[in-house]
Amino acid sequence: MEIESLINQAMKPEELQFIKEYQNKIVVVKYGGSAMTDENIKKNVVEDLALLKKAGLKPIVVHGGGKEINKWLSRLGIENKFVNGLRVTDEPTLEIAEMALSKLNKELVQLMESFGVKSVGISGKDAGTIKVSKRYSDETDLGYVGKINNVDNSLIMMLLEKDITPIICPIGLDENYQGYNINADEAACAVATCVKAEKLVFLTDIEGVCKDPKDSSTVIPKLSVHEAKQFLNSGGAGGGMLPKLMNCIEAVENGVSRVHIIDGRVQHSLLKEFLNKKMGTMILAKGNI
Ligand SMILES: Nc1ncnc2c1ncn2[C@@H]1O[C@H](COP(=O)(O)OP(=O)(O)O)[C@@H](O)[C@H]1O
Ligand SMILES: CC(=O)N[C@@H](CCC(=O)OP(=O)(O)O)C(=O)O
Repeated sequence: MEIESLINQAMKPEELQFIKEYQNKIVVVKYGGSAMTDENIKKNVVEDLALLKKAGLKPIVVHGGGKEINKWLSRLGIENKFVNGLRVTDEPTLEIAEMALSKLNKELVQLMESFGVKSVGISGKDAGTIKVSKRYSDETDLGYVGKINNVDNSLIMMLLEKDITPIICPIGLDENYQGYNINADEAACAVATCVKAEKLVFLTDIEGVCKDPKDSSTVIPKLSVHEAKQFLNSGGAGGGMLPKLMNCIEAVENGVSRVHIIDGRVQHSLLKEFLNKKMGTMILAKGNI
């Protein structure tokens, strides 16, 4: 069935046969900032999310916004500095990051509402959803970068029960109620683990995990946790793929059985993934291969 006809049938969820396997199941979608820079792509992704909801799934969105934060920091003449894919976050950077992420958060809510899906945008601060402590690194003081200690899923579950889609941005609080910047991949994995998600999908700006990120034909369709660790140890992943893959491994090890990294720039890639069209890279526990 053509994706277009699925979209035309958006108001008839019973006809979305392919997705039935996931009906009433919680799925977490991490929407990365790298696939958020184009307004048409953004609209397309949110349309897919709305369709999944209308098809009877319970999506939770955790979003990033690294590129948007970069843009605002550059405008203000503040340097963008990353260590192993994590942003060095001093006080002014935290302020800008929270502003940029909150703006994106409400834009996603607005789009979801425009597709007829009730949604609520929160950060990890709301109802103490994401609790962190300062993340230490051997190389540099990362500043206000949080390491997630706990996800309290009560607000998320309450929203799902009320048929409302939670849209979460990666800012959390420590035990002294200080705000922290969190890598969005880490937030997505922690949320997926905590709500026992059926599936976790990362939407990014590359075809999947690639042997050579400059050559899309080198995308690796499947990685066991063991292979993913080997790939990381061999230095195969850089930039934002480094924390993404590390967090995917952790999510699989913590019981999320299906984790996918797919290209959010491809029209309806999210929907296609749920239609079993074998997109991007799948990370599996060894036993599942
Ligand atoms: N081996 C690799 N495979 C795929 N992407 C890689 C790899 N190594 C580095 N990358 C980089 O990681 C980027 C994706 O991470 P990131 O920009 O943080 O995305 P997002 O904003 O979606 O989290 C890709 O655009 C690519 O440049
Ligand atoms: C600590 C840290 O690095 N936080 C990230 C939060 C946003 C994010 O992760 O966005 P993407 O998913 O688009 O990369 C940052 O400041 O860029």
